[in-house]
Amino acid sequence: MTTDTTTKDTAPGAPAPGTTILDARGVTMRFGGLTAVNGVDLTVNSGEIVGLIGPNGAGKTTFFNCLTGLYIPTEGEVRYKDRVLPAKSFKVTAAGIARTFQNIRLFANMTVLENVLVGRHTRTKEGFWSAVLRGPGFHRAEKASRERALELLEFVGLAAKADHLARNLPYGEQRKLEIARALASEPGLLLLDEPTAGMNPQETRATEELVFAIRDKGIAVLVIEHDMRFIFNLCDRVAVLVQGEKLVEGDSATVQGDERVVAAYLGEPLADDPGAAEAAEVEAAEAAQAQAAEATGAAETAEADTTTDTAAGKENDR
Ligand SMILES: Nc1ncnc2c1ncn2[C@@H]1O[C@H](COP(=O)(O)OP(=O)(O)OP(=O)(O)O)[C@@H](O)[C@H]1O
Repeated sequence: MTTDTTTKDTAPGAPAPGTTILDARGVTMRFGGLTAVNGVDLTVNSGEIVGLIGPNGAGKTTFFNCLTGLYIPTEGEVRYKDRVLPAKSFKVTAAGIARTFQNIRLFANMTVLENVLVGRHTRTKEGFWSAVLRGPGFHRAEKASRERALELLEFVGLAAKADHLARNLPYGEQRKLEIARALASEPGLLLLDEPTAGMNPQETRATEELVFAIRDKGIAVLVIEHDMRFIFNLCDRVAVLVQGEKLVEGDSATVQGDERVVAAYLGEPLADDPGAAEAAEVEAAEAAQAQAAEATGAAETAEADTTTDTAAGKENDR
């Protein structure tokens, strides 16, 4: 990973570290009667790695989809570098946000290099006629794209496999290729949806290093992951979603030490959970039932004991 991955953000005029680049406010996404994301605020600053964690179905991917133009939030607003994001995913990519997907979405029958070249199309200025006429401008642009794609493959450690078909790569390398393709659009913010899913510990460790290297190139990262060790090693800040709402946000130590987060992951009832009152009622009813059953059981046992004693007594009497 030695190749320079100069991006827009490393160029002069890039936001100073610590400047807010992503500002999501009150993002709500409803599907019919289901509120998958409810009034979530989240910022990502330049130079940061931010984690988004939460149990299955908490709304993490839906939130990502709201940030990348795949969904138009029912309520709320998302700004990137002070501009409201357009509601089309290719325009969001052009604005500077790139992403990978939980389920790898590569072009399986294209080569590794071709997959990265596809990711560069939002940065290629050559238009339709240039492509049809294949003039010198087109060839220059094509050469530059190819060089940049090879740089990115070098950066993620896949240069030697540039001519392999994507479908022939092992799983961990397919995930790296997805990252290279996302980087090809020269983003200022990279969203990673479960980048280590299905990886062994060694591959996970390598991915951690890769994400640090991406951040060091001036690209902010927002990452969803279920591997807590990965998240807490990596992130400057972590936000926890539970049932579509942001429960806690803070540095790794704060989040790890928060008993509501522990409870959310251990499946214990949450103190401020909207369903906690109902859960407490059910628990109380169950406890009362158990008490009643115990009392009945005790009475029956006592009766049985008396009967036995009596019988035994009778026996003794004999
Ligand atoms: N397109 C959709 N239509 C209807 N419901 C949806 C849609 N997408 C997501 N949901 C629902 O929204 C809720 C949140 O799902 P989401 O995939 O965002 O959760 P998640 O936190 O990413 O979960 P996981 O960790 O399992 O990937 C779930 O109840 C899910 O079934």
